[in-house]
Amino acid sequence: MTPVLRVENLTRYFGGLRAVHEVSFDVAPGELKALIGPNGAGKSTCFNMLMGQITPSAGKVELNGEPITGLPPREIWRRGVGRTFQITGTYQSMTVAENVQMALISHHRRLFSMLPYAYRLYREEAMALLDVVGMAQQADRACAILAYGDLKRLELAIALAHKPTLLLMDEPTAGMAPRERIALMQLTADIVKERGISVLFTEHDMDVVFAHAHHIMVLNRGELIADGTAAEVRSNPHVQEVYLGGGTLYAAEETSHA
Ligand SMILES: Nc1ncnc2c1ncn2[C@@H]1O[C@H](COP(=O)(O)OP(=O)(O)OP(=O)(O)O)[C@@H](O)[C@H]1O
Repeated sequence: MTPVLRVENLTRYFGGLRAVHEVSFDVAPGELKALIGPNGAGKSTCFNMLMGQITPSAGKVELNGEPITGLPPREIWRRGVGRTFQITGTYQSMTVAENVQMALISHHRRLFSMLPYAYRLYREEAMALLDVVGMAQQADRACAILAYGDLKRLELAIALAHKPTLLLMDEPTAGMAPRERIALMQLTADIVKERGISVLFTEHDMDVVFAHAHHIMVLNRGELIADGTAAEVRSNPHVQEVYLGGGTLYAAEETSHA
């Protein structure tokens, strides 16, 4: 089966610094895959290359068998790669539903000259997406007054409006309370299962990673040192060595439901 995402020898230098070095991996259809690693390991640089924000120094990226290396972000997005950010990017002055409607307008490539009518467009589709993320009851609330966890769920609905085949989530649970984190990732896992989309996410919270990811990749100093199931990654001596200082991987082992 053709992978949704194939990354081959992806490399990025910043001057003399080797931020990402010959990283290769696949993401399969319907897979929820985590990319973890200590601070400065190269996770964001990797993500930014996949999304077209940073041009690779070398290597290639394929989406559903088609090369996308070096394409601009808008083109990569158009081909079906969605992204959620560490800091949410909603329009604060609009309501929850209007934010999703705007995303749908953009997805359907309606012109912004339609804007006076925008508040009526795609309302039903927006409500269906809000239902998926459990936000339908809050559809007419202003985004400015939403709790942080609700904003993250709205952001997920906005990303889904584009019907991505691959969703890149950059630290989706950053800034959330532990219970909210597990709930958001459970929601993501359910969406992956029901919609068959693939998700690649970076995350510092090992409980979240080990509870939900189908496969886990570990980056260290720009190099991929592991790519496997939770059990394989936990028992990898190189990974244990990297995480020994913080001990986070061991804490996760005790609490994980994987
Ligand atoms: N634009 C840039 N210019 C120079 N160096 C950079 C740039 N972006 C990242 N780096 C360096 O590349 C390395 C990898 O950084 P990156 O942000 O990708 O790591 P990360 O794994 O995402 O870290 P964190 O978990 O702290 O977000 C670091 O040494 C960082 O300082």
